[in-house]
Amino acid sequence: STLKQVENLQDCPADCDSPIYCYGELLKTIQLAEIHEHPMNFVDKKLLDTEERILEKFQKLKEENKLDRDSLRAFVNENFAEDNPKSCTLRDIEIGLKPKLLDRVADPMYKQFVIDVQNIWPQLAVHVDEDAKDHPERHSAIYLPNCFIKAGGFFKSQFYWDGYWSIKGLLVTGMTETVKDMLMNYFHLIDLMGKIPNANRKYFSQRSQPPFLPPMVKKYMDARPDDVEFLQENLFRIEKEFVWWMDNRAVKFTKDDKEYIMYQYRQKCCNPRPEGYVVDYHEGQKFATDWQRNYFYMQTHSVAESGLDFSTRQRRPDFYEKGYGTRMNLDITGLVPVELNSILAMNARLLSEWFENFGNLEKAEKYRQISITLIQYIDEVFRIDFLGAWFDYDIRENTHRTRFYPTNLAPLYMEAYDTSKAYDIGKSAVEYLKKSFIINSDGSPKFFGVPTSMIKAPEQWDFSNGWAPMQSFVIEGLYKTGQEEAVMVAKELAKVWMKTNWVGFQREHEMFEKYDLVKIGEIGGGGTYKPQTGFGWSNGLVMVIFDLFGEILHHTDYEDFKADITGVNFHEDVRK
Ligand SMILES: OC[C@H]1O[C@H](O[C@H]2O[C@H](CO)[C@@H](O)[C@H](O)[C@H]2O)[C@H](O)[C@@H](O)[C@@H]1O
Repeated sequence: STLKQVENLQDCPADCDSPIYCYGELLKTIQLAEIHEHPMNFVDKKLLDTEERILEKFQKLKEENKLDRDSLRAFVNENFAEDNPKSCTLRDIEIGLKPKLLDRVADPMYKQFVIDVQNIWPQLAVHVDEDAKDHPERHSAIYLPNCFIKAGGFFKSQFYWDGYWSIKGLLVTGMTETVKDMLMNYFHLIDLMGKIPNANRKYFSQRSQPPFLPPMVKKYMDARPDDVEFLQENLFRIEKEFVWWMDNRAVKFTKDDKEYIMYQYRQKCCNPRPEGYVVDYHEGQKFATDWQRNYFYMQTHSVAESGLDFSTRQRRPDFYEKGYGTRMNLDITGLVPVELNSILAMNARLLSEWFENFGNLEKAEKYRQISITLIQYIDEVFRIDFLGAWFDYDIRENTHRTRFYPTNLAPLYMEAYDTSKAYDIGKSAVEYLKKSFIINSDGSPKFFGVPTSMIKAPEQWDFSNGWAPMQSFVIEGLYKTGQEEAVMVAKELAKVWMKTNWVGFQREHEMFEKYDLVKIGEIGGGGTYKPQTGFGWSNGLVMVIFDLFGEILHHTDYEDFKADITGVNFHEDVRK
């Protein structure tokens, strides 16, 4: 079966072919010496000498037995340097705010917030150093031809799925040139690598992220319907990326005697993640056999591809009933995730529409069928009607994973269901949020947004963190159904999310990558790195929410609101 092929870890490529950035003795020694605050700080550096000479010098260091931290630090300082991208002037930043948006935002304090967030974009606008174009062998950054919005904080690259929410936000204020630049960068990566990697870094060569390219292009085309040539010229690239997912991430399984082919996050790799080396290595050492260790490495890579690194969502079901386990129980390749299949169904639908517009009826029909089939499978495999949501399918245990994650409502956002039933589906989604303790019986929120899970685990994609993409799935997804109560809940969730973003910004003058949803205006925590500020997708979603609901949002909303966890049914770890 496909699962067996996945688990065959004989043919297990490194993250890239660089013996400095992706595998080998030097990488291992430097990373395990922990001379950097985070392993990403090392693999983001550039080389000051040729790869060959650096490897020779390292060999000498080894022979002289100079592998102590001070000698290694000196070695790094002599041979590597920071490789910060250059700041860049966005071509359309001067167009300023579309007055339309400011008019729509009723509250004066929030009008100022829109301006403040708009003013952050130039600080996040960067360009890869030209030297990476002339001497790619000396950089881990993959050269991109245009300016882009970096993810934020110490994430200095153009990330794949982060870019989607930045782009949505940029388009709200009419920054179509910046968006076009970013799209061209993604196209450049497709030409170079046949797919879009996690971000433009060599160590991400074998890994992607949730594939939001087609909806990014769709948003751009909605804003620039006159630029048909752009779509026409690049449609084959969008298709190529889609085919990459079909060819490389398919998984075959059986449910109720029917065979399915659906898609999962998966990167085969038998090394620690270069940018997450320390955690991966030490946890990997706890396994008894090479196979188990390699399997664990495959899981950490695959989880990073899902963008939700890390969460209890990806842990093995033998701990499922008993508790949430540890990172050692990761088993993302044993599940078929709801949101990925929904994204792909949406992407196939967009491809079909575009091919039809350009008169390629054969391909239009092909992608229409792919989309229809996937939507049918999403219903048959993931949907549990009486629970009102869709659930990841565990192909090892042949069962659903029924805990709460916002991705359980992702098909609403991607419209990956029979939209003629939008009314009932919207209604059942609201009931699901009530039963899951996300909202109260009157539809008001319990927290400052939708928590990433209801498990108080020490991971960053768990309770009590809230992330922009997850808010977007739920808020925009409910709103799209048009069902009255779903729309009302979407608005209330938008109010609390905006409020906590605003309070945090008033205090810190920063936007956060994630928020702690039980404490107003607080940054989230947990996981494997220090919480970052900046931050592309949070900025983007603020703009999107103002665009949707600007008239009804006020900085005084939920003034005395306190997240109330009394009576909340957390999925506790009973092993503790
Ligand atoms: O180094 C740890 C991980 O960092 C990234 O993941 C997190 O930040 C990304 C940028 O904002 C975001 O796209 C992702 O969803 C976050 O979990 C990186 O993408 C991972 O590959 C890496 O392991």
